[in-house]
Amino acid sequence: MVVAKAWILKKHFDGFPKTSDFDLKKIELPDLKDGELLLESVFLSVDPYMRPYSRRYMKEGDIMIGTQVARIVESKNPTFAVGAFVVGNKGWRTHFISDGKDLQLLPSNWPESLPKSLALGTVGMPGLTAYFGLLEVCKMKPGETVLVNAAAGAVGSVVGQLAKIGGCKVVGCAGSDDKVAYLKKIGFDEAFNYKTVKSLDEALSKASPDGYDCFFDNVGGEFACVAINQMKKYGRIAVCGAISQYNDSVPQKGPYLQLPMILKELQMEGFIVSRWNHRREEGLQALLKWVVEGKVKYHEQVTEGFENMPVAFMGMLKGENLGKAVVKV
Ligand SMILES: NC(=O)C1=CN([C@@H]2O[C@H](COP(=O)(O)OP(=O)(O)OC[C@H]3O[C@@H](n4cnc5c(N)ncnc54)[C@H](OP(=O)(O)O)[C@@H]3O)[C@@H](O)[C@H]2O)C=CC1
Ligand SMILES: CCCCCC(=O)/C=C/[C@H]1[C@H](O)CC(=O)[C@@H]1CCCCCCC(=O)O
Repeated sequence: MVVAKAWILKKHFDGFPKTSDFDLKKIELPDLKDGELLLESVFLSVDPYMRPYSRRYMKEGDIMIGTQVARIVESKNPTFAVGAFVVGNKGWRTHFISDGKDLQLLPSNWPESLPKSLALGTVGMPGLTAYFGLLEVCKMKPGETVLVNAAAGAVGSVVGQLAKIGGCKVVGCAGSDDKVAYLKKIGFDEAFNYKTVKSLDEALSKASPDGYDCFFDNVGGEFACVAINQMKKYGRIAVCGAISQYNDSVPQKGPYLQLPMILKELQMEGFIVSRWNHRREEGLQALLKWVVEGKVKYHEQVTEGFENMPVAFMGMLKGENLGKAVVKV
């Protein structure tokens, strides 16, 4: 019999998550029925959305939500071979049983040399978020200037590189000098540390004196308010995330943005990447091709050990990750 380990949300997060909010449990898995598969998680993703979504969609005692790259270890389903790798959405657990309907096989042309963990990052949901957010929400055009925050993270690092591929000038900001150096290395035209600049307003106008056509916002809050005042006329703002607000117990207040929105005739659109699930294959193939060609670089922050899932999650929320934060079981 297989005994799975799983991380439980013991107590709803109040402010920044704490170790005591999580509990590690063991679950005995039954024998497989016909049509079923047994899978073991190989890499698990820790993502910002887990913080706000836990409050909305989970109750205390539930297994933490999340995705994994998993290997099929036993199969009573002729469609799925033992040894194949899939992306699952089964939460923070080491093993699980599935009938295969909710699993996504890795693209069949995935090169052997490419880490399979990228299916949780650059060639997975965060990469698709960058791809569709830039193409469909920002509607970037060659020659435009694109601003992205949390730029050294899973989504932001792909946003900047796709915008360069699309012929744009790219400005990014991140929370450490090492991250800023990384942004320059992967081709950002301008990058700064938002934690150490004297004035965010001045740093943004120095990086692009003419303002910004597109703003891919991963952070929200005060940063977004300052940046929106530096948009060009008819600029587009893709509201992807608001990580500066996810741990707030008390909602932040204004400043309010109606005046720049009206006077500059801006478009601001929130989105969830699953809107383009019908184009998932197109997005994954484009990202995979750019990665294989070396046009999109990646970095992963790999935490070893399933027992360190909460540590990796809290570390990512604190900004300890460069690129995509994943846990290797
Ligand atoms: N709409 C959608 O469908 C999706 C939205 N998202 C959103 O995209 C954003 C980025 O996600 P992802 O790339 O996975 O995560 P990242 O890999 O970028 O990790 C999170 C990063 O956020 C930054 N951060 C944390 N707190 C703050 C803060 N108070 N102010 C500014 N930056 C902060 C940290 O970087 P630093 O050191 O620079 O501060 C940290 O490394 C999130 O807001 C997420 O919710 C992600 C996927 C899909
Ligand atoms: C207020 C929180 C904004 C979070 C933005 C974000 O990070 C979104 C991430 C999605 C990503 O595509 C993978 C997911 O599973 C996240 C969305 C979860 C969707 C639950 C939707 C439930 C519903 O439609 O009601």
